[in-house]
Parts: sequence; structure tokens; C-alpha cells
Amino acid sequence: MSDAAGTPVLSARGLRKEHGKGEGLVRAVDGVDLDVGAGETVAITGPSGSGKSTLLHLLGGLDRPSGGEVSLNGRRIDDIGEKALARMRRTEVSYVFQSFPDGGAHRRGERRAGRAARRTLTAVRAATRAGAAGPARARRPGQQLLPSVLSGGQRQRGAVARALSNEPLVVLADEPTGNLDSAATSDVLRLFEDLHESGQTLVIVTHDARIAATADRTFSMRDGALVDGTRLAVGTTGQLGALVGPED
Ligand SMILES: Nc1ncnc2c1ncn2[C@@H]1O[C@H](COP(=O)(O)OP(=O)(O)OP(=O)(O)O)[C@@H](O)[C@H]1O
Repeated sequence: MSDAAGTPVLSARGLRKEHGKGEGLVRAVDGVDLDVGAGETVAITGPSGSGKSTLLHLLGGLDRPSGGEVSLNGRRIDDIGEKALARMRRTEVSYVFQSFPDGGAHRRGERRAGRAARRTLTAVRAATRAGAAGPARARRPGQQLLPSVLSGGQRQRGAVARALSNEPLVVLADEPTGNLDSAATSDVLRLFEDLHESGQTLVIVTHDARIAATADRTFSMRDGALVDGTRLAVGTTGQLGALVGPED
């Protein structure tokens, strides 16, 4: 799980992110430790609102932690200046986000994807404004907001291709098969399998058991904490089922 020098490609220590204040305080990420080694695929699953997207944003420098550390190839990224952070986001990390639903998708799915996309876009815009603008803007996920005649599967394959264009140290994917039909999901699944085989380091947030099954390690998130997912029950629907954790 580490390279020859023993340094994980991506590492988090005591990572925390709080939103809001007082009674409205949400501990979205609450003390996460994680090491992702070179060429490793790590899948993160867990219920809605458990902090998966927030964690991915912190790991990729799209958002600043409230506490704790994030390192890329042994170099801290949580405490670096905005320019260095913007450069890091352009050159060392890539993101794949949830595809937008095609016309026939269920309205609840659309609303959910819309909310997630707005939050991500807000984070990307804030990060881009704060750091060096320019190239980062051009190929960030806002592109996926453009109305398009492409199918969800085609758009998502394009998004993955773009994500690889800067040969990132790590690809962070947030529900990459969300809103895709099963044929498109299979395509994207194959892409991730190929990526894994090619030695790309990957962190994938997913509800899809088939995607999670491609991972070397799977974790579940619960209330902002990462739980070892080796005891995840996989249901017959292809969705990851209940976590058989100590609290269950
Ligand atoms: N910008 C924000 N401001 C306030 N609260 C937020 C913000 N972003 C996330 N949260 C809250 O933090 C918690 C974790 O959210 P997050 O989106 O990371 O969870 P998730 O596991 O990715 O959920 P989903 O699977 O629905 O995308 C939730 O309670 C959410 O409402």
C-alpha cells in the first residue's frame, strides 16, 4: 500500500471538517485516518450525509479542513498557500463527479444530483477564486453542467478521460456511476478496472457494489468516521447493504 520509499500517495491524519456553528454545527468529517498507497484503489461507501463527499473534497484540496492533516506523496497540502494548492489541484489530483441524469431519470435523483453538484461547484469556484485562476477553471466539473446531447455514459467516459489528461497522482471519484443506467454503469466500471490495472491510484465514493468490488480496500463512512468495510454485507441488488458494524 506504499511506494518503495514507504510513503503513501495520499494520507490523512485526524482529518476533521465542521460546517455551521452552535446548535447547527455538523461534524461532516470527524477524525479520519487514511493511507492510500501507489496503485491502490480504495472505495468508500456509506449512507447519505455521512461525510463521503466532504472527505473527498478535503483529500483533493477542494476544501480546507477544520483540523488534521492531508498529505500527497508525503507533502502536506492542508496548510499550503492558495497558489500552491491551486497548482496541486491542476497537476496532481483529478476528480470525476456524478454524471447528470438523462431526461428520463427519477426526479428525486435529479434533485439529489443537483444539490451535490451545486455543493461541489461552490467548492470548486471558491477554491479557484482563492487560488490562481485560469487553467483550473477550464476543465473542472462545471463542464459537466453544460447541456449536452451526449448520453450520461458518454459524458462520464469523457469526464474520466479528462481526469486522466494531466496524469494525476490520484483520481478522486464521487459516485461516478450515479444516475447512469446499467449499460453505462458497466462501461464506467470497465474503465475503472482498466485504470486500476494500469496502476492508477484511485479513491472512489460509491453506492455500487460492483465498483466497490474492484477496490483493494473498502471503507464505510458513518457520521463522519471511516469504518473498515471488510464486514460490509453485499445485497442481491448490486447495492451495498447494511454495515454489520459493532453498533449494529
Ligand atoms: N457546505 C456545507 N454547509 C453545511 N453543511 C454541509 C455542507 N456540505 C455538507 N454538509 C453537511 O455535512 C454532512 C456530510 O455531507 P456530505 O455531502 O459530505 O455527505 P455524503 O456522505 O457525501 O452524502 P451523499 O451520499 O448524500 O452525497 C451532511 O450533514 C451535510 O448536510
